[in-house]
Amino acid sequence: MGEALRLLIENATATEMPTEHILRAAELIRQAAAPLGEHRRGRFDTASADDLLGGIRLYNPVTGEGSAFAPPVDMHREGDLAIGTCTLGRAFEGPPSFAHGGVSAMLLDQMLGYAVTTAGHPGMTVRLDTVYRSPVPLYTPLRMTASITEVNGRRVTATGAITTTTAPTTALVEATGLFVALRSDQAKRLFGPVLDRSA
Ligand SMILES: CCCCCCCCCCCC(=O)SCCNC(=O)CCNC(=O)[C@H](O)C(C)(C)COP(=O)(O)OP(=O)(O)OC[C@H]1O[C@@H](n2cnc3c(N)ncnc32)[C@H](O)[C@@H]1OP(=O)(O)O
Repeated sequence: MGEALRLLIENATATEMPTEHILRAAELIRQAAAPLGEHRRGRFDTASADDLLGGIRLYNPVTGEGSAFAPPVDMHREGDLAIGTCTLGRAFEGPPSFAHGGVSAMLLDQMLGYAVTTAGHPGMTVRLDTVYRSPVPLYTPLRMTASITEVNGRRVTATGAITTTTAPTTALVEATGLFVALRSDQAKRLFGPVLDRSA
């Protein structure tokens, strides 16, 4: 379903069809959406397809295969380096034919988060500094990298970059992120209801 939804968003964003076709499509989309909404999970319920502790989040807005608007980014580790790949479609456009800057920050937040989490230092982003060196092109295979640069108690710093796959040494956007490991009282305060319900 995620793939179908992403095709829908891409075509709906890029379409130049006449108004009557768009109105007809809107009606069909409403008809398709209605039965899905008959049984929904609440705010604190994790998706039945998810495995929180195993890191599986089907609807994550960056990596989720089931997400309507995740590119989705495919992530893996090679030694100390986290690597991600994706191609951004029309829905991610900011400046004409290039990605929105907030999208680049979102991709890098997730990349850095993946790098620290898979290195055994899970935490939440408390700071993300982005440097935009060149616009990120749409419809172009992208490569992202991230790695930890410092572990200081509960604070972990990571850096990363977005490049194209054809020019992997030319950073288009760079980011440095600070992640903080939650104390148990913080984890309970923020995620208690979710953990209780998924236990
Ligand atoms: C396979 C699966 C992959 C899975 C991959 C998953 C990737 C997920 C990536 C997405 C990540 C996100 O987007 S997370 C969502 C965005 N982030 C958030 O919503 C976080 C919002 N912030 C907070 O809720 C809070 O800041 C907390 C709970 C995180 C921390 O509480 P706090 O009161 O601020 O900090 P506290 O625990 O006292 O402090 C811890 C230490 O960090 C320092 N510190 C805290 N904030 C900052 C800051 N902005 N800049 C500098 N330093 C800071 C403190 O000074 C302290 O230093 P010292 O005294 O120890 O020296």
